[in-house]
Amino acid sequence: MSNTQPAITFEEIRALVRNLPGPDLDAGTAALQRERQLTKPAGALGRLEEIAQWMATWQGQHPAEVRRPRVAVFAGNHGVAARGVSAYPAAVTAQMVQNFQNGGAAVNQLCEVADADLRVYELDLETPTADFTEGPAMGEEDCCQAMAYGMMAVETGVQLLALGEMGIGNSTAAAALCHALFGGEAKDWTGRGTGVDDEGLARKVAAVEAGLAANPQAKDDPFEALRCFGGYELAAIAGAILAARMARVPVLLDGYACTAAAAVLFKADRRALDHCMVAHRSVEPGHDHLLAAIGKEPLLDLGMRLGEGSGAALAINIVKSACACHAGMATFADAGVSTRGV
Ligand SMILES: Cc1cc2ncn([C@H]3O[C@H](COP(=O)(O)O)[C@@H](O)[C@H]3O)c2cc1C
Ligand SMILES: O=C(O)c1cccnc1
Repeated sequence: MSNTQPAITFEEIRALVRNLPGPDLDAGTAALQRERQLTKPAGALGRLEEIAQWMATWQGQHPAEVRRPRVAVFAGNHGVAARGVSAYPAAVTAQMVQNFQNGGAAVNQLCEVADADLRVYELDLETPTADFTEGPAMGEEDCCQAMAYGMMAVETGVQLLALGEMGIGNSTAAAALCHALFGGEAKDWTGRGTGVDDEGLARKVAAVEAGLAANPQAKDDPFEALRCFGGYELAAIAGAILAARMARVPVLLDGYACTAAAAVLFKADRRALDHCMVAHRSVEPGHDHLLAAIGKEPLLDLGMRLGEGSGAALAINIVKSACACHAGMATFADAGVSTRGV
């Protein structure tokens, strides 16, 4: 991606993962205690209650605040796209970035509704990664540079970070990444992405199989898997998730490609995604397997398969609603409502 000295190395990233800040149990307990006093039958707000507690636990403050949510969309191009694995040409990545900048994409509208600050980060779109069916997609320096770039999305004041990606061919990269991280068969992780036909799907499965054969070492180490298969935008997402953890910013993950990038950190340490929720279940079939592998239940299931952070942006509304109920509702004592009889 560039010839300059990387801002971070794999060794430093591994050290960060070994020393992740844990949950703020005091803030979480304060949320639990307040939740019990709010004017509703116990548990009646379902997962909204869990979300309010999770937000306090990972922001390290009670009550949690969501006045300044950010949606960060990372864009990168993939060498493997030349193998006919997407229904759309690679030029669409840059064209969609332009569309994001002009306010014309789905994610723009969803950010508007959620009152979220949308930032789009382009990662050298002129220079795709190498075709991973022939060897590693990235060198270690480029992978680290992309992770460091992703870390920049976590700026002071951001209270919730929703992550997304744009990169034609990246559902194939995500499939190879998941296959390396979690095993199984290439076909379990490979879906139609932007809508390839049966022949396109067969080309995708073949590319994933060839990728695993060309990069056998990827199975042994999650960061090596990221370097071998991930695009720059997927590496940036992994970096953003790590930086968010350090800065006590809870994270919403989008669909398949975004969750696949996050799964690299999960494989490095099972607690690494405790500050993340998966916003929605993508139609892409590999997402279901991935959610099972990382033990996460998505917030929404709306038949979406877009990417570009759309599901994550949409779920900001849910998190805001959960926090508004938690902070704003009256307690039984304040409102003079009788507590449970039997
Ligand atoms: C117009 C358009 C807008 C998009 N927004 C997100 N994606 C999504 O599609 C891509 C992944 O699918 P595949 O692996 O099949 O290329 C990613 O860029 C993803 O974010 C889009 C795709 C298109 C065509
Ligand atoms: O789930 C996703 O993120 C996804 C699915 C299809 C195409 N692009 C993204």
